[in-house]
Amino acid sequence: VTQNPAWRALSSVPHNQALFEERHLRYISPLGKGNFGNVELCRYDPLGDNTGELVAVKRLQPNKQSTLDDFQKEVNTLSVLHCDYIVKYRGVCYSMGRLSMSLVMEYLPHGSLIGYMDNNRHNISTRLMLLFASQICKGMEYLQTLRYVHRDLAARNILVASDSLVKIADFGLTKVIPFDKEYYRVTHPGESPIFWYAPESINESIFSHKSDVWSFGVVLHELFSYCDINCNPKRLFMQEIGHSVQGTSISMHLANILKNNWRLPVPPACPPKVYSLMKQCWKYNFDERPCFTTLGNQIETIIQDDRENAKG
Ligand SMILES: C=CCCn1cc(-c2nc(Nc3ccc(C4CCNCC4)cc3)nc3[nH]ccc23)cn1
Repeated sequence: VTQNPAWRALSSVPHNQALFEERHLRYISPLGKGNFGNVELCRYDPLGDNTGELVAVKRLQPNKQSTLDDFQKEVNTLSVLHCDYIVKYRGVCYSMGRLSMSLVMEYLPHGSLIGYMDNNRHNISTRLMLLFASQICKGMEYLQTLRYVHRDLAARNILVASDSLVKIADFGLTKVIPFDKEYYRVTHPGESPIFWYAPESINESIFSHKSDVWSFGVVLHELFSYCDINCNPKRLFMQEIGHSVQGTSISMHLANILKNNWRLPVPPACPPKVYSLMKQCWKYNFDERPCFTTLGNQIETIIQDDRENAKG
Protein backbone atom coordinates (compact mmCIF):
# COMPACT_ATOMS: atom_id res chain seq x y z
CA VAL A 1 0.00 0.00 0.00
CA THR A 2 2.96 2.31 0.61
CA GLN A 3 3.67 2.53 -3.15
CA ASN A 4 0.34 3.80 -4.34
CA PRO A 5 0.23 7.55 -5.05
CA ALA A 6 -2.76 8.13 -2.76
CA TRP A 7 -0.90 6.79 0.27
CA ARG A 8 2.09 8.88 -0.65
CA ALA A 9 -0.03 12.03 -0.99
CA LEU A 10 -1.58 11.32 2.41
CA SER A 11 1.85 10.83 3.90
CA SER A 12 3.10 14.07 2.41
CA VAL A 13 2.57 15.68 5.82
CA PRO A 14 5.58 14.42 7.84
CA HIS A 15 4.71 12.64 11.09
CA ASN A 16 6.49 13.24 14.43
CA GLN A 17 7.23 16.66 13.03
CA ALA A 18 8.98 18.80 15.56
CA LEU A 19 8.17 22.47 15.23
CA PHE A 20 11.00 24.86 15.97
CA GLU A 21 10.04 28.43 16.85
CA GLU A 22 12.01 31.00 14.85
CA ARG A 23 12.53 33.24 17.91
CA HIS A 24 14.44 30.49 19.80
CA LEU A 25 16.67 29.57 16.82
CA ARG A 26 19.92 31.49 17.47
CA TYR A 27 22.19 31.86 14.40
CA ILE A 28 25.87 30.96 15.07
CA SER A 29 27.78 30.48 11.79
CA PRO A 30 27.55 29.30 8.13
CA LEU A 31 28.06 25.58 7.45
CA GLY A 32 27.74 25.20 3.68
CA LYS A 33 25.62 25.41 0.54
CA GLY A 34 23.27 22.64 -0.57
CA ASN A 35 20.74 22.20 -3.32
CA PHE A 36 18.00 24.87 -2.85
CA GLY A 37 19.55 26.55 0.16
CA ASN A 38 22.32 27.41 2.56
CA VAL A 39 22.96 25.51 5.79
CA GLU A 40 23.84 27.29 9.00
CA LEU A 41 24.77 26.31 12.56
CA CYS A 42 22.16 27.43 15.09
CA ARG A 43 21.46 26.79 18.73
CA TYR A 44 17.81 26.04 19.54
CA ASP A 45 17.68 27.75 22.91
CA PRO A 46 14.08 28.16 24.19
CA LEU A 47 15.34 28.71 27.77
CA GLY A 48 17.62 31.48 26.52
CA ASP A 49 20.52 30.28 28.69
CA ASN A 50 22.74 28.72 25.99
CA THR A 51 21.89 25.21 27.20
CA GLY A 52 19.92 24.48 24.03
CA GLU A 53 21.20 22.00 21.45
CA LEU A 54 23.19 22.79 18.33
CA VAL A 55 21.30 22.08 15.09
CA ALA A 56 22.02 22.45 11.36
CA VAL A 57 19.37 24.60 9.69
CA LYS A 58 18.86 24.65 5.92
CA ARG A 59 17.28 27.97 4.97
CA LEU A 60 15.25 27.90 1.78
CA GLN A 61 16.82 30.16 -0.84
CA PRO A 62 14.25 33.03 -0.91
CA ASN A 63 12.64 34.21 -4.21
CA LYS A 64 12.11 31.30 -6.69
CA GLN A 65 8.64 29.81 -5.97
CA SER A 66 9.46 26.50 -7.72
CA THR A 67 12.06 25.74 -5.08
CA LEU A 68 9.45 26.05 -2.29
CA ASP A 69 7.72 22.94 -3.69
CA ASP A 70 11.06 21.20 -4.21
CA PHE A 71 12.11 22.21 -0.70
CA GLN A 72 8.88 20.83 0.74
CA LYS A 73 9.65 17.56 -1.08
CA GLU A 74 13.17 17.51 0.40
CA VAL A 75 11.68 18.01 3.90
CA ASN A 76 9.13 15.24 3.29
CA THR A 77 11.84 12.93 1.97
CA LEU A 78 14.24 13.45 4.88
CA SER A 79 11.44 13.19 7.46
CA VAL A 80 10.68 9.56 6.53
CA LEU A 81 14.31 8.36 6.43
CA HIS A 82 15.51 6.52 9.55
CA CYS A 83 18.99 5.12 9.02
CA ASP A 84 22.32 5.37 10.89
CA TYR A 85 24.02 6.37 7.62
CA ILE A 86 21.63 9.19 6.70
CA VAL A 87 21.64 12.60 8.37
CA LYS A 88 18.76 12.84 10.91
CA TYR A 89 15.73 15.05 10.35
CA ARG A 90 14.75 17.06 13.44
CA GLY A 91 11.86 19.19 12.18
CA VAL A 92 10.94 22.43 10.49
CA CYS A 93 10.80 26.10 11.38
CA TYR A 94 8.24 28.34 9.73
CA SER A 95 8.91 32.06 9.41
CA MET A 96 7.12 34.97 7.77
CA GLY A 97 3.79 33.28 8.52
CA ARG A 98 4.14 30.06 6.56
CA LEU A 99 5.65 31.86 3.58
CA SER A 100 9.13 30.57 4.29
CA MET A 101 10.38 27.45 6.01
CA SER A 102 13.64 25.99 7.20
CA LEU A 103 14.71 22.38 7.55
CA VAL A 104 16.19 21.52 10.97
CA MET A 105 18.64 18.61 11.10
CA GLU A 106 21.12 17.05 13.52
CA TYR A 107 24.43 18.92 13.52
CA LEU A 108 27.40 16.76 12.46
CA PRO A 109 30.52 18.33 13.97
CA HIS A 110 33.16 17.29 11.42
CA GLY A 111 31.56 18.77 8.33
CA SER A 112 31.71 17.41 4.80
CA LEU A 113 33.83 14.45 3.76
CA ILE A 114 35.81 16.66 1.35
CA GLY A 115 37.13 18.96 4.07
CA TYR A 116 37.70 16.04 6.45
CA MET A 117 39.73 13.98 3.95
CA ASP A 118 41.74 17.02 2.89
CA ASN A 119 42.57 17.96 6.51
CA ASN A 120 43.26 14.43 7.81
CA ARG A 121 44.80 12.76 4.77
CA HIS A 122 47.95 11.69 6.65
CA ASN A 123 46.13 9.63 9.25
CA ILE A 124 43.35 8.13 7.18
CA SER A 125 44.02 4.44 6.47
CA THR A 126 42.71 2.36 3.56
CA ARG A 127 40.67 0.49 6.17
CA LEU A 128 38.92 3.70 7.28
CA MET A 129 38.15 4.70 3.68
CA LEU A 130 36.66 1.25 3.12
CA LEU A 131 34.60 1.63 6.32
CA PHE A 132 33.25 4.98 5.07
CA ALA A 133 32.53 3.40 1.66
CA SER A 134 30.60 0.53 3.26
CA GLN A 135 28.55 2.99 5.37
CA ILE A 136 27.62 5.05 2.29
CA CYS A 137 26.73 1.78 0.55
CA LYS A 138 24.44 0.76 3.45
CA GLY A 139 22.77 4.17 3.41
CA MET A 140 22.13 3.82 -0.34
CA GLU A 141 20.85 0.26 0.14
CA TYR A 142 18.35 1.62 2.68
CA LEU A 143 17.28 4.42 0.29
CA GLN A 144 16.69 1.81 -2.40
CA THR A 145 14.31 -0.16 -0.16
CA LEU A 146 12.09 2.98 -0.18
CA ARG A 147 12.51 3.35 -3.99
CA TYR A 148 14.36 6.65 -3.59
CA VAL A 149 17.13 7.63 -6.05
CA HIS A 150 19.47 10.23 -4.55
CA ARG A 151 20.68 11.70 -7.90
CA ASP A 152 23.41 13.78 -6.26
CA LEU A 153 25.65 11.22 -4.54
CA ALA A 154 29.05 12.92 -4.26
CA ALA A 155 31.69 13.39 -1.53
CA ARG A 156 30.44 17.00 -1.07
CA ASN A 157 27.11 15.54 0.08
CA ILE A 158 28.61 13.11 2.59
CA LEU A 159 28.99 14.42 6.16
CA VAL A 160 31.35 13.17 8.87
CA ALA A 161 29.61 12.42 12.19
CA SER A 162 32.71 11.06 13.95
CA ASP A 163 36.17 9.58 13.19
CA SER A 164 34.41 6.35 12.26
CA LEU A 165 30.99 7.37 10.93
CA VAL A 166 29.80 9.18 7.82
CA LYS A 167 26.23 10.00 6.72
CA ILE A 168 24.54 10.81 3.43
CA ALA A 169 23.04 14.30 3.29
CA ASP A 170 21.31 16.77 0.96
CA PHE A 171 18.23 15.09 -0.52
CA GLY A 172 17.33 18.12 -2.65
CA LEU A 173 17.46 16.16 -5.92
CA THR A 174 16.11 12.87 -4.52
CA LYS A 175 13.15 11.34 -6.40
CA VAL A 176 10.86 8.37 -5.82
CA ILE A 177 10.86 5.81 -8.63
CA PRO A 178 7.21 5.20 -9.68
CA PHE A 179 6.02 1.74 -8.69
CA ASP A 180 5.41 0.72 -12.34
CA LYS A 181 8.90 1.66 -13.62
CA GLU A 182 12.54 0.97 -12.77
CA TYR A 183 13.79 4.48 -13.47
CA TYR A 184 12.90 8.16 -13.12
CA ARG A 185 13.11 10.57 -16.08
CA VAL A 186 13.82 14.19 -15.17
CA THR A 187 12.28 16.93 -17.29
CA HIS A 188 14.38 19.94 -16.20
CA PRO A 189 18.03 18.84 -15.69
CA GLY A 190 18.84 22.20 -14.10
CA GLU A 191 22.45 22.69 -13.04
CA SER A 192 23.49 19.07 -13.08
CA PRO A 193 26.57 17.55 -11.47
CA ILE A 194 27.30 15.81 -14.81
CA PHE A 195 30.77 14.56 -13.80
CA TRP A 196 29.05 12.27 -11.28
CA TYR A 197 26.36 11.23 -13.81
CA ALA A 198 25.96 7.86 -15.52
CA PRO A 199 25.83 7.93 -19.37
CA GLU A 200 22.03 7.35 -19.46
CA SER A 201 21.59 10.31 -17.09
CA ILE A 202 23.75 12.58 -19.29
CA ASN A 203 22.15 11.42 -22.55
CA GLU A 204 18.51 10.85 -21.58
CA SER A 205 18.06 12.33 -18.07
CA ILE A 206 17.26 8.81 -16.86
CA PHE A 207 17.95 8.10 -13.17
CA SER A 208 17.75 4.78 -11.36
CA HIS A 209 19.38 2.87 -8.51
CA LYS A 210 22.00 1.86 -11.09
CA SER A 211 22.78 5.50 -11.93
CA ASP A 212 23.26 6.07 -8.18
CA VAL A 213 25.68 3.09 -8.32
CA TRP A 214 27.67 4.92 -11.02
CA SER A 215 27.87 8.00 -8.77
CA PHE A 216 28.92 5.76 -5.87
CA GLY A 217 31.87 4.66 -8.02
CA VAL A 218 32.83 8.33 -8.43
CA VAL A 219 32.55 8.80 -4.64
CA LEU A 220 34.92 5.81 -4.21
CA HIS A 221 37.34 7.61 -6.56
CA GLU A 222 37.05 10.80 -4.49
CA LEU A 223 37.58 8.85 -1.25
CA PHE A 224 40.71 7.08 -2.51
CA SER A 225 42.00 10.38 -3.92
CA TYR A 226 41.65 11.89 -0.40
CA CYS A 227 39.16 14.32 -2.04
CA ASP A 228 42.24 16.09 -3.39
CA ILE A 229 41.11 19.18 -5.36
CA ASN A 230 43.91 18.54 -7.91
CA CYS A 231 42.45 15.20 -8.97
CA ASN A 232 38.73 15.71 -8.42
CA PRO A 233 36.42 14.20 -11.06
CA LYS A 234 35.55 17.51 -12.74
CA ARG A 235 39.22 18.45 -13.19
CA LEU A 236 40.23 15.00 -14.47
CA PHE A 237 37.33 14.87 -16.97
CA MET A 238 37.98 18.43 -18.18
CA GLN A 239 41.67 17.58 -18.70
CA GLU A 240 40.59 14.67 -20.93
CA ILE A 241 37.88 16.67 -22.74
CA GLY A 242 40.06 19.76 -23.16
CA HIS A 243 39.53 23.00 -21.28
CA SER A 244 38.73 24.79 -24.55
CA VAL A 245 35.32 23.04 -24.60
CA GLN A 246 32.62 25.24 -23.08
CA GLY A 247 28.91 25.23 -22.17
CA THR A 248 26.40 22.64 -23.26
CA SER A 249 28.86 20.72 -25.44
CA ILE A 250 30.74 19.63 -22.31
CA SER A 251 28.06 16.98 -21.65
CA MET A 252 28.29 15.83 -25.30
CA HIS A 253 32.08 15.46 -25.04
CA LEU A 254 31.73 13.73 -21.66
CA ALA A 255 29.18 11.29 -23.12
CA ASN A 256 31.58 10.58 -26.02
CA ILE A 257 34.63 9.75 -23.94
CA LEU A 258 32.51 7.52 -21.68
CA LYS A 259 31.12 5.81 -24.79
CA ASN A 260 34.72 5.27 -25.95
CA ASN A 261 35.37 3.61 -22.58
CA TRP A 262 37.58 6.31 -21.07
CA ARG A 263 37.22 6.25 -17.26
CA LEU A 264 38.70 8.18 -14.33
CA PRO A 265 42.30 6.92 -13.81
CA VAL A 266 43.27 4.78 -10.81
CA PRO A 267 44.02 7.13 -7.87
CA PRO A 268 47.63 7.00 -6.56
CA ALA A 269 48.09 4.16 -3.98
CA CYS A 270 44.54 2.90 -4.58
CA PRO A 271 44.36 -0.90 -4.00
CA PRO A 272 43.67 -2.72 -7.33
CA LYS A 273 40.60 -4.48 -5.84
CA VAL A 274 39.06 -1.08 -5.03
CA TYR A 275 39.73 0.27 -8.52
CA SER A 276 38.07 -2.79 -10.03
CA LEU A 277 35.01 -2.05 -7.82
CA MET A 278 34.91 1.46 -9.34
CA LYS A 279 35.14 -0.02 -12.85
CA GLN A 280 32.17 -2.30 -12.11
CA CYS A 281 30.15 0.76 -11.02
CA TRP A 282 31.14 2.44 -14.32
CA LYS A 283 29.90 -0.28 -16.68
CA TYR A 284 28.34 1.55 -19.62
CA ASN A 285 25.18 -0.63 -19.56
CA PHE A 286 23.36 0.01 -16.27
CA ASP A 287 22.20 -3.62 -15.98
CA GLU A 288 25.85 -4.78 -15.85
CA ARG A 289 26.55 -2.61 -12.79
CA PRO A 290 26.35 -4.31 -9.36
CA CYS A 291 23.55 -3.40 -6.94
CA PHE A 292 24.38 -1.75 -3.60
CA THR A 293 23.96 -5.04 -1.72
CA THR A 294 26.58 -6.74 -3.89
CA LEU A 295 28.87 -3.70 -3.60
CA GLY A 296 28.51 -3.75 0.18
CA ASN A 297 29.44 -7.42 0.34
CA GLN A 298 32.47 -6.90 -1.92
CA ILE A 299 33.68 -4.01 0.27
CA GLU A 300 33.26 -6.15 3.42
CA THR A 301 35.34 -8.87 1.74
CA ILE A 302 38.12 -6.41 0.91
CA ILE A 303 38.07 -5.14 4.53
CA GLN A 304 38.30 -8.74 5.77
CA ASP A 305 41.23 -9.54 3.42
CA ASP A 306 42.93 -6.29 4.46
CA ARG A 307 42.54 -7.29 8.12
CA GLU A 308 44.01 -10.78 7.51
CA ASN A 309 46.92 -9.36 5.50
CA ALA A 310 47.63 -6.89 8.30
CA LYS A 311 47.92 -9.86 10.69
CA GLY A 312 50.55 -11.25 8.30
C1 LIG B 1 25.62 18.18 2.61
C2 LIG B 1 26.23 19.15 1.97
C3 LIG B 1 25.60 20.33 1.45
C4 LIG B 1 24.85 21.20 2.43
N1 LIG B 1 25.45 21.21 3.75
C5 LIG B 1 25.04 20.51 4.83
C6 LIG B 1 25.89 20.84 5.86
C7 LIG B 1 25.86 20.31 7.22
N2 LIG B 1 26.97 20.51 7.95
C8 LIG B 1 27.04 20.01 9.20
N3 LIG B 1 28.18 20.19 9.93
C9 LIG B 1 29.31 20.94 9.64
C10 LIG B 1 30.26 21.02 10.64
C11 LIG B 1 31.41 21.78 10.46
C12 LIG B 1 31.64 22.45 9.27
C13 LIG B 1 32.90 23.29 9.16
C14 LIG B 1 32.59 24.68 8.62
C15 LIG B 1 33.87 25.51 8.61
N4 LIG B 1 34.94 24.83 7.88
C16 LIG B 1 35.24 23.50 8.38
C17 LIG B 1 33.99 22.60 8.37
C18 LIG B 1 30.71 22.33 8.22
C19 LIG B 1 29.55 21.58 8.41
N5 LIG B 1 26.04 19.30 9.79
C20 LIG B 1 24.90 19.11 9.07
N6 LIG B 1 23.76 18.44 9.40
C21 LIG B 1 22.90 18.49 8.36
C22 LIG B 1 23.47 19.21 7.31
C23 LIG B 1 24.76 19.59 7.76
C24 LIG B 1 26.84 21.72 5.34
N7 LIG B 1 26.54 21.95 4.06
